[in-house]
Amino acid sequence: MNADIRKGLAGVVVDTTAISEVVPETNSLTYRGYPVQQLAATRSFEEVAHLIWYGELPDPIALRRFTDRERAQREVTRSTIGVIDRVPDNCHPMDLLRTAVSCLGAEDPAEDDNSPVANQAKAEAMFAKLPTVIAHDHRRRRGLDRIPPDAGLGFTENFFHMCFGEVPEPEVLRCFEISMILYAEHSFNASTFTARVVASTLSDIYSAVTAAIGALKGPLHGGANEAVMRMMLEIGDPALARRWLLDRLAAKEKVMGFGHRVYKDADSRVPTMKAAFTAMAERTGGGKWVEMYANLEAAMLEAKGLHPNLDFPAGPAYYLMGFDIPMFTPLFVMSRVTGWSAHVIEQLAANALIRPLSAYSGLEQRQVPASAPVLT
Ligand SMILES: CC(=O)SCCNC(=O)CCNC(=O)[C@H](O)C(C)(C)COP(=O)(O)OP(=O)(O)OC[C@H]1O[C@@H](n2cnc3c(N)ncnc32)[C@H](O)[C@@H]1OP(=O)(O)O
Ligand SMILES: O=C([O-])CC(=O)C(=O)O
Repeated sequence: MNADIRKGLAGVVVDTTAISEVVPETNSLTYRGYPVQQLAATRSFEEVAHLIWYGELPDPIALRRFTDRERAQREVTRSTIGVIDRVPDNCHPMDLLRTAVSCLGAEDPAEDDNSPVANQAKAEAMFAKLPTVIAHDHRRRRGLDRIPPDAGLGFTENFFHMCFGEVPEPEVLRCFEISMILYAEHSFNASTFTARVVASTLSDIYSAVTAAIGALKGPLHGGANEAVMRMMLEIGDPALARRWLLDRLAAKEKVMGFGHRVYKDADSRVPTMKAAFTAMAERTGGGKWVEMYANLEAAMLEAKGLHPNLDFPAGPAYYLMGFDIPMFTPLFVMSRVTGWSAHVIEQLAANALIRPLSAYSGLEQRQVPASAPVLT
């Protein structure tokens, strides 16, 4: 093996980005220069999406235009609904979402137009339509009729309306909105890098997002928010959390929702998400999950010095909001599609085909035998 190899590209800087900065030494994350905690405390998800794509927070006129465009594009075609309805409802919702984004691409006559303006329009369209797809899938799996989007409601309110037929209380809405803001962008994480690799071949933005969805599905990345809630339900009683965790560590198993490739002290987003989850849990009778969270967090810190990542508070928060566990990673997609598409546009603005080298570790070169076996 070549000594220069960095497995998993750990610690390797592969390009520049002006979209976000993760600084583990100061435990900070900024989008276009703004600390994410300040954005989560004061801004809507639509404003943050505008910031990620266009580099600035919108003024009131720009925001109105942006939200008008979002509201006008929420509906998906009958053909996409038809495809969704034909996908088996026992598959993972991320499989369906991947398929739905492929459909959006196949239906777009400008699919192969990679100009920044065209890709920006496609990014806005995906941002508007993915909640409609996810809500439809959520309801069909429960055997319920589809609720079409309501252009009179904001992004978050409309999503709850399409899923549950009602808009929840403000703490719940705010907690959801904070999760969307915190999940939106995180530099060269695995799914974003995947999107950039696809974009670097000059393929289309829908292909890049489809591939990114595949990368996010895995439990070492976005799929961890589902695994966290399954773990908490399996433990059941907060008093058993410490023993359960120590047993898993003794068995050399990974405990989902802990650790991070870049942050080694703590994930900069967790305190904000934990506070929103705790506030919502107090209002919705979810105190048991707050206690479970605290016991697991303390046990992991003591045993391995590992901190929770964003998926740890997001999992139980989505559970308390009433979403089924397999829908948690699609909720992450609803947010991260902003970051992915911004990175596709950035990659294309100064493109270089992403094609690293490998060190060969197979058999020495040899000769093909002179005579092939005769098939009988
Ligand atoms: C939004 C997001 O995508 S955040 C990430 C979500 N993913 C998860 O929560 C999955 C669980 N966590 C993990 O698997 C890891 O922490 C990762 C993959 C996120 C990052 O890890 P890496 O930087 O690749 O480190 P790696 O997996 O090599 O772990 C380093 C050491 O910490 C241990 N470790 C890291 N995370 C965990 C964990 N969650 N549980 C138990 N041990 C862990 C490893 O076993 C390893 O220990 P060792 O040196 O004794 O063998
Ligand atoms: O940055 C990473 O490796 C994973 C992560 O936290 C994210 O994508 O939000």
